[in-house]
Formats: sequence, structure tokens, C-alpha cells
Amino acid sequence: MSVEFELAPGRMVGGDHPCFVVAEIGQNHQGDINIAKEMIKKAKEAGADAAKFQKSELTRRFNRAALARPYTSPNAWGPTYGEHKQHLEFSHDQYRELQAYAKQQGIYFFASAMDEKAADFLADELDVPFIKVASADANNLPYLKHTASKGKPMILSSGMQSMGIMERAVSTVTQNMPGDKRLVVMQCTSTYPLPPADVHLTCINLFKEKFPHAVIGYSGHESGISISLAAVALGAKVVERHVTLDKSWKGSDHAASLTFEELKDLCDNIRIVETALGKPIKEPRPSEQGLFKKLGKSVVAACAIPAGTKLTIDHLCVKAAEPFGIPPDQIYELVGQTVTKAIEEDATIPKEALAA
Ligand SMILES: CC(=O)N[C@H](C=O)[C@@H](O)[C@H](O)[C@H](O)COP(=O)(O)O
Ligand SMILES: C=C(OP(=O)(O)O)C(=O)O
Repeated sequence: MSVEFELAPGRMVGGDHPCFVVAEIGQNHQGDINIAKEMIKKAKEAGADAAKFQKSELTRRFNRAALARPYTSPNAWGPTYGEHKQHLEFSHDQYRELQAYAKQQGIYFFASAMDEKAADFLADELDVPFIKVASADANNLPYLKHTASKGKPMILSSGMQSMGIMERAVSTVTQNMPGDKRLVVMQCTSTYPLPPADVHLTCINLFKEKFPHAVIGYSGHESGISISLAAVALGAKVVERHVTLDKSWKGSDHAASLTFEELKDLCDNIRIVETALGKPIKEPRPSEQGLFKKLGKSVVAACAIPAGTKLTIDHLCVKAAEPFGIPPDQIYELVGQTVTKAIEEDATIPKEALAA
């Protein structure tokens, strides 16, 4: 039985539970709470399980020089990186407002905690159901210890990291998480947009093998939905994708995000893929019966066979026949049997015409 646990109140992940779909609003709200709310509403309508943001306490996340660094990108919302990030950062009160709005819309609300102080706010004040560790913090051992000690389920991303670091991250989290170890490990490559050759979906299999006590997921930055669907087919039980109201808007993540129509397509198709995965039991399915009766094959007389003939393989051939008869996988068992009545050339071999 594969691992499963309650990620958010009333919502299990892993095992046979439906894939948990995260609409990563991130900073695609342009710093505008009304856009953020509209995105939460649309995420719910598209079928996502959760709406996600990124919470930073900027002076804890960045040092002074990093905040003062000029940011000359066309995606910049201010002359320095600090001013840019400040523009995109919602206040605690705004977070409370967004959380209440998400609750009203009936969608889970959470954020990646971009530093320890953000983790304190999310866990201790907002009481989010679980905490996301963004890729850049997967090697941040003090942060992982601090965040895991909150005792909430965690989603740990893996962009920019090696397998050795991920093993260290997972053991740090599991050693410091009190009670049940409720951890999702996400395959992720932090390239925006992500070219297919850099996705490495088979790391999902590697993670399943290396982290048998974790649920495995996928955080994608590619264009389109096909790679995320393939991730689900490989066993991703949580899928996170950035969403946008307009891919052409200013901002580093819009181009690699899904529109809400694409998000709906992704959610709908994930459910189809999950249904299609079925069970590892190979047997004829009831829905195949009609075609089997029409085109399934039977053993037929290759020539006229007089009564009393001891059958050889030359008396027999295989065709789709009317009436349906002995299945061809039993043809060699017929050799050596004696027919008790004459059988016409091209007729189905009737079971009742055989004597052992
Ligand atoms: C690795 C990581 O944190 N990645 C995040 C999540 O995917 C991104 O949303 C970044 O915050 C974003 O790309 C940064 O853009 P800028 O530097 O223009 O604010
Ligand atoms: C950067 C983030 O996600 P990921 O590392 O999974 O892309 C995030 O959640 O803020």
C-alpha cells in the first residue's frame, strides 16, 4: 500500500486519492489584491484543490545588498530587487483577507514560506493546513528544521538541488517533524519556461524508490499541460502549476503559467488519466465483450473432417467465426482428439463433436 495522509482537513493525498492540484498564483497578482481574489475564484472554478501564494519577510529572506541590487529586468516593479519584491508582497492583513476569501470560495489556501519568519506567520498566525518549502530552501537546513518543527504536513520542492541534497532535506524534515511524517516531495526544475529536455519526469520514480514514506508530486514550469499529465501517469499525487490571467503580462512567471482555461483542462484531464490508470490486473473487460464476440477468433475446420477422424494440426485453422467456438489458445489440445460427427470445411469446430 503506497503512503497516504491528510494534507489538509478532509483531504487525503497519496494512495488512491485524487491528485491534489495546486494553482500557484505566486506573484502573478501584480501586487493587486483584487487580481489575487479573482485568481482564487477562477482557480476554484477550474477545479484546483488549492490556491497558493509566496510569503516572504523580505529582510529575513534577503540580505541588504540583495535588496539594494538594481533590478533592470523588464519584469521589475521597482528600481532595486527589494523595491520590486516589496511591490509584490502582500501584508499580513492582506493575507488574512485572502485566506478568508479562499475559505468563502471553498478552496484550500496556503503559501510557500520563503524564510523562517514567513513560516512563523503562516503556521502560527494563519494556521495554514500545510507548508510549502520552495526549491531555493530545500538545502536550507536551519530553515527546514525550524519549519518541520511546526508539526504541519510539508511539501518540499527540489528545483536546483541534487539527489544528495534532497536526501539530506528529507531526513532533516522527518527528524524534526513531530508525530506522523506527512511529507510530499516534488520533482521540480526551476527554469521558466522549462524546456522538455530539462524536466526529468523519471525523477518521480527515483523519488518513489528513495522516499518510500513520502507522497511524490510534481511542480512544473513548462508550457502546456501534457508534461504535468504524464507526471500524474508516473504517480505524482500533487501537481502544482503557476496560473495567470494573461501570459503577456509583466512578470517573470506569466509566460510559463497556465491560463485558467488550461488549468481547467489540466484538472479535467488529470481525472481522466487517473481513471485510465486503473489497476495492475490484466483481464478481459466487460466493455470488450461486444468486439470480442465480433472479431475474437475460434478454431475452425481447415478441410472437411469425416466422423471418426483423429485430429491433426492440418485439420484445423483459426478464424473469426460464426458461431463462436473453441478459443485458439486451446488449438493444440484438440490435436489427437477424435471427432464424433462430420464437420464441414470452414465450420466452427463444435465442442460437442469431440471425444477425448
Ligand atoms: C525559485 C522560486 O522562488 N521560484 C518562484 C516559484 O516558482 C518564482 O515564482 C519566483 O518567485 C519568480 O520567478 C521570481 O521572479 P522575480 O525575480 O522577477 O521576482
Ligand atoms: C518556488 C516555488 O515553488 P517550486 O520551487 O516548486 O517551483 C514556490 O512554491 O514558491
